[in-house]
Amino acid sequence: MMGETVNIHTTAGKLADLEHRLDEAVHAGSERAVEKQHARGKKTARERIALLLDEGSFSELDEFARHRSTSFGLDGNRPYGDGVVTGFGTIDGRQVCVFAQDFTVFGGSLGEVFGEKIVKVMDLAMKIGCPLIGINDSGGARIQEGVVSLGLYGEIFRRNVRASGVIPQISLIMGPCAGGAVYSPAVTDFTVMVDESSYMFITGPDVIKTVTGEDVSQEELGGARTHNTKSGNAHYLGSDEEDAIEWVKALVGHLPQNNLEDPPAYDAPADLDVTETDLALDTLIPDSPNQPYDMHTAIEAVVDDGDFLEVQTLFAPNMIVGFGRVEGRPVGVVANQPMQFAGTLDIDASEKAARFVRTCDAFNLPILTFVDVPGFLPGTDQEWNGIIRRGAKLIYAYAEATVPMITVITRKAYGGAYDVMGSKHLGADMNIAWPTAQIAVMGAQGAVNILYRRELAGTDDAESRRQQLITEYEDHLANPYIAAERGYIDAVIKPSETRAEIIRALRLLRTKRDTLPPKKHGNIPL
Ligand SMILES: CCCC(=O)SCCNC(=O)CCNC(=O)[C@H](O)C(C)(C)COP(=O)(O)OP(=O)(O)OC[C@H]1O[C@@H](n2cnc3c(N)ncnc32)[C@H](O)[C@@H]1OP(=O)(O)O
Repeated sequence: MMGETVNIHTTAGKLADLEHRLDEAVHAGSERAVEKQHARGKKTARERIALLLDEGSFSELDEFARHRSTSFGLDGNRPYGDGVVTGFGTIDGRQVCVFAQDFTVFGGSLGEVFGEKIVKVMDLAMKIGCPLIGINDSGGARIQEGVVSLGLYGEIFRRNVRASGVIPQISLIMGPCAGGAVYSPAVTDFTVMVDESSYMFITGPDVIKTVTGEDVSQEELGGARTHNTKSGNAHYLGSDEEDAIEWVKALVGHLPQNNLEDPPAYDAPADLDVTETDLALDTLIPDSPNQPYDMHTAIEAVVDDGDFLEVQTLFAPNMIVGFGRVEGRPVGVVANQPMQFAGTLDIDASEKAARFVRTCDAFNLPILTFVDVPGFLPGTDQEWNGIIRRGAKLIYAYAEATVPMITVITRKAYGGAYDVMGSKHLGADMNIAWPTAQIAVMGAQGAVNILYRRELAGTDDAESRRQQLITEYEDHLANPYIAAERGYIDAVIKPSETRAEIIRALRLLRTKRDTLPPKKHGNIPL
């Protein structure tokens, strides 16, 4: 219709022509495809970007880019945008770059031009130093474009790796993400999935059935819940798309624009007087060492307004990681959770914490560590699956971190796990213990059984002698004072003083300077 009424040899006509083209670009996906998308509880690429960014802040790039392929009849269908919307805008006034794959156009499949658009916006994010948020909803490599699609995926992976530790990279999975395509999100810092409408896997249920005979549904194999609970590939389970996007916005609010900047802070000087919430910590630790308590209570007493943005809540719950603010400045928190497996360190907990410590270190966030750890989880499963190699990642992460690090030992800090969990020996700056801390090679029970096995075996009243020895051990070794005598612990404080002590330490450490010896890169046990 436009062609009939508009004369493109006039300025007014050229403007109308532009309007027409823009409209075509915005409606690149067919009505049927958009309806199908909505019927599945999914939004379109543009709707998602509109939710993510500040209203009116989005500037689109390459809206008129389209593929050049002639294979399999593609030349008869050349929609503007080529199935991906890219550009930049702001979240809470801070610049971000974004791409959103559009499932309503070629199933969001990635061809040459689609890939080039993503590469271009990635390069832009790197050049200016701002977070990159990728919204994934795609049938993967565009089959008609063959190896060219694979080449572009490779270009994206390389850029993901080069950008790692330079700009925050966040992936939202809001539909299919299968095959090699999963490796871009996997390299990014955070992956957020939506319950029951997103999935990720290398090979799908049909291939698995053919190769291994296993029967597994798409959801069970690679749905959001699976990756949030079992594999640890995802960092947040969005109940729906809005929830997932809100979480990403909150996350961005804790991260700097890039590795050379500080995280976004606002001025909120704290009152150091002891509050009711502080006082509650004085009764947090049960008298019995075997009784659990919720470490969230300690964390929430320290972070501003008790606001704690937990990451990977459902994966390895024996380890808590997440973000908060202290005096308006973002911090990362790592903590054992005595409510889950008594807070033991296992493979999943170690890797979860190690990754998080490295994320904080890369992006200049001080790390607060809360320790109540009875040791490593015993078992053949752990040993054969590599707790030695994989647990070592946590040591590595702490030992190479140069950001301010403050560690609070609330109760148990036994054996190697004492060393691992942000000890002074690995480089923490300020190590604090509560009087309830038990810093020792192991718990009293285990120690007495080993040290006095022979004596106890030859004693008539073994049980009362065992109790006597346990009490002696607890009195002499299971406390924070031996470590404090040596300066491994800088201060033993009442739990109610924790918030004030951490605030003072963070103020002190604002000017901390620490560097690693020059090297190409370390060799973290992967
Ligand atoms: C390094 C990366 C390597 C890789 O990506 S390997 C993975 C290659 N991709 C695949 O094997 C997945 C192929 N697609 C599918 O299995 C399904 O389309 C998928 C993703 C499960 C979605 O299923 P449905 O929701 O039922 O949607 P649908 O099949 O009707 O697809 C919607 C429209 O999108 C098209 N499409 C989907 N995946 C495509 C692709 N890879 N290349 C080209 N076109 C693709 C599909 O043909 C359909 O088009 P139309 O609407 O019928 O015109």
